[in-house]
Amino acid sequence: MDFSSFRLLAAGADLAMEPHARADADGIELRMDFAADPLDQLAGYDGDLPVLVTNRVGWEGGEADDTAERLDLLERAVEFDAVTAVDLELAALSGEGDHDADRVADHARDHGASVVVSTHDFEATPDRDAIVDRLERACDYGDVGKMASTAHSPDDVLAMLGATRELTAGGETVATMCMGEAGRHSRAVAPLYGSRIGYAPVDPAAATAPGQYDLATLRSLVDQLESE
Ligand SMILES: O=C1C[C@@](O)(C(=O)O)C[C@@H](O)[C@@H]1O
Repeated sequence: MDFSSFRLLAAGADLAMEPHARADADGIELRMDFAADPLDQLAGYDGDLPVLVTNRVGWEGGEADDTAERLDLLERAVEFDAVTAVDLELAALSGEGDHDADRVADHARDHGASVVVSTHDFEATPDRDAIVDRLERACDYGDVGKMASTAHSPDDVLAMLGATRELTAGGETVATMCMGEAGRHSRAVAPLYGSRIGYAPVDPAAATAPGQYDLATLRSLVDQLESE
């Protein structure tokens, strides 16, 4: 998946969303940890949109157990032609988890898939320098460093936007957003500061994180802001 410019992903657990996402999305994030039968879905997928697969582990806010099987599932997933990117947690790549995710990153690259290295803070937003440090580490492990934090004030969003701009100006490829109501607008604004990936559900009731806009709304907001 090409992240040289902003990509809006329809996020969810069912690839059947694809026809409903085609008009507004550049790709799909399949949250395998939410899906009942992710590999069967991928085997039967004949959609137009490329797929990024995520199998989010429990200690990073997802539903998957921290097992070798979680990573095995991701390895199988990147073998499908439609899968052109994989999400791996920075913590799992830097030895903080019970299982080393390096093998998945290597397998993804062997199959031509990009590696998005993600880190989340579901409680707060660190200061700008701490965000920069964390995203730089994430960028060292993959093609895109991604951070989603929880904002409680405009200052939190400013810290994330400032870090996004600083890293992008320095040549890094990052994706950033602030979760929660105070961070909601960052999802439309961060692309103007260099963020390369946005996530939104087709159905507003099926959000995969706090503060997401639905896909059509986020597409419209980003397009309007970028055209000004
Ligand atoms: O890591 C991310 C970002 C996200 O948490 C968000 O805030 O939009 C949504 C998740 O599905 C995705 O894997």
